Amino acid sequence: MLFLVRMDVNIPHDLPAAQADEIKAREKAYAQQLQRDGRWKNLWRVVGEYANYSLFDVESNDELHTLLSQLPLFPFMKIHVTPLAQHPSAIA
Ligand SMILES: O=C(O)C[C@H]1C=CC(=O)O1
Repeated sequence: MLFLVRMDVNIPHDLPAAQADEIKAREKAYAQQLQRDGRWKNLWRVVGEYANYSLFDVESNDELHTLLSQLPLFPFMKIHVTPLAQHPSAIA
């Protein structure tokens, strides 16, 4: 099942920089692990924003929820999920 996910990150200004850096490092490692195993298929930065659009390929809504809620930045994100279906005019 394919899902388009937008993540907007908002780290509080009063979070110590070292703590923010540690969370971002764990986030990067987790994101790259999921990209390597094929579930996080694409990851794009939104120009000019601390946000991304991502394409996930997972087995279920529950799997996606588990995966997203384990993101180290999850407490600091607004996440919007769009489930995708086949378009009848698509050739690929
Ligand atoms: O930077 C972001 O968009 C947030 C998050 C998503 C992947 C990652 O490494 O950090």
